[in-house]
Amino acid sequence: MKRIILTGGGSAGHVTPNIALLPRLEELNYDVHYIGSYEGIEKDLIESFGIPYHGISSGKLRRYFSLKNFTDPFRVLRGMGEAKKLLEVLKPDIVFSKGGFVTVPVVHAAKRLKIPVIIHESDMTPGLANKLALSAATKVCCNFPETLELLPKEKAVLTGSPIRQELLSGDPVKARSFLGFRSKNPVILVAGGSLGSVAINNTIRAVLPKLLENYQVVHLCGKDKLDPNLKDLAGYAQFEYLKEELKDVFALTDIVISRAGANAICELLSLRKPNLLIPLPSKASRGDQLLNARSFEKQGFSMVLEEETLTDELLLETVNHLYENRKQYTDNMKSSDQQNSIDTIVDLIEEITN
Ligand SMILES: CC(=O)N[C@H]1[C@@H](OP(=O)(O)OP(=O)(O)OC[C@H]2O[C@@H](n3ccc(=O)[nH]c3=O)[C@H](O)[C@@H]2O)O[C@H](CO)[C@@H](O)[C@@H]1O
Repeated sequence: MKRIILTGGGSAGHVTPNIALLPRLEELNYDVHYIGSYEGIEKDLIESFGIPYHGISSGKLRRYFSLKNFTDPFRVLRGMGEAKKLLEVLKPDIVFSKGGFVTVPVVHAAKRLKIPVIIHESDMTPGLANKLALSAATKVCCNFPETLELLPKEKAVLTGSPIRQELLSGDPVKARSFLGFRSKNPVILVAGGSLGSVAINNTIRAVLPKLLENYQVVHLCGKDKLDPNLKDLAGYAQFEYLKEELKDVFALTDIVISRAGANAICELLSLRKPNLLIPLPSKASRGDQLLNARSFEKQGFSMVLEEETLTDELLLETVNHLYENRKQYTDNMKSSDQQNSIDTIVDLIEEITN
């Protein structure tokens, strides 16, 4: 039996693609283990799958001042020791890394122990963790054709992003009863990225009375971002994060308002959900969501509004326009040649471990 270690964490975008690979890896009888941080979102998301989870110490890349920036180097050093020890004991045939800071010590320890490593980059330009991991990687998978040029030729493979297949088989009737939605009004799903977005939450809540005149709204608002004043509002349901219920909610959803995280938008494309993207501004990130959003807009899959120029009126107008023209967007998405990423990646894993 071949053993694989999956790693990735920090935000759900670095974990859900690993989850998407699980059914196929289990079909092929892989013994799957996971390495993540002691308390990151990955621990919570992975534990319900019954896979052995191994925690290591991890730092975090902060774009703001924090005292933790001074203690993090020690945590990273400890993480390196822990990762090496784990790999020596587990002796995996391969490591698959979805990125995020916690993966850096894991892939470097693997290289030292001559264990092959595949890393996957979801965004158009490689994130810092993956840049640091590049030299240790046997192969680097990417999601956008544009990324190929930024990677070493002999390592780069265009695979797309693995999408959890169960998302495609939700039940709208279950969602309606779970959400307590009674009217026949169309449903808008609002998702501010896996950690939520204060800017999107505030904007949506400001226009909520107007939105609820014509729509019902499911709001994924992120940890600690529920608004208790809106708890009993008819036609509005808010959640910090949805796990297994997400597929049913997607099945009931007519249109989506979302951040432009790479996995989120690839899921919307697979599900053919007309969507309005409000990308994370470049001042708060390295600007990849803007690139993601503009690429999807150009292909006719998405409408895009930028956070800096967003007003209540513009949001309402755009939502109505999107809903009225939803068929056009769905048709455009049907003609996309999004590939079967799970098979491509698992074939690569098989090729390297055989
Ligand atoms: C703030 C930030 O740095 N964002 C980055 C982060 O986003 P983030 O972690 O938000 O990642 P994505 O938007 O790519 O993916 C979010 C994932 O969480 C899932 N989900 C979300 C909410 C929920 O309630 N339930 C649920 O299952 C989505 O279905 C999706 O699979 O990683 C992405 C992939 O590298 C980047 O493109 C984003 O720029």
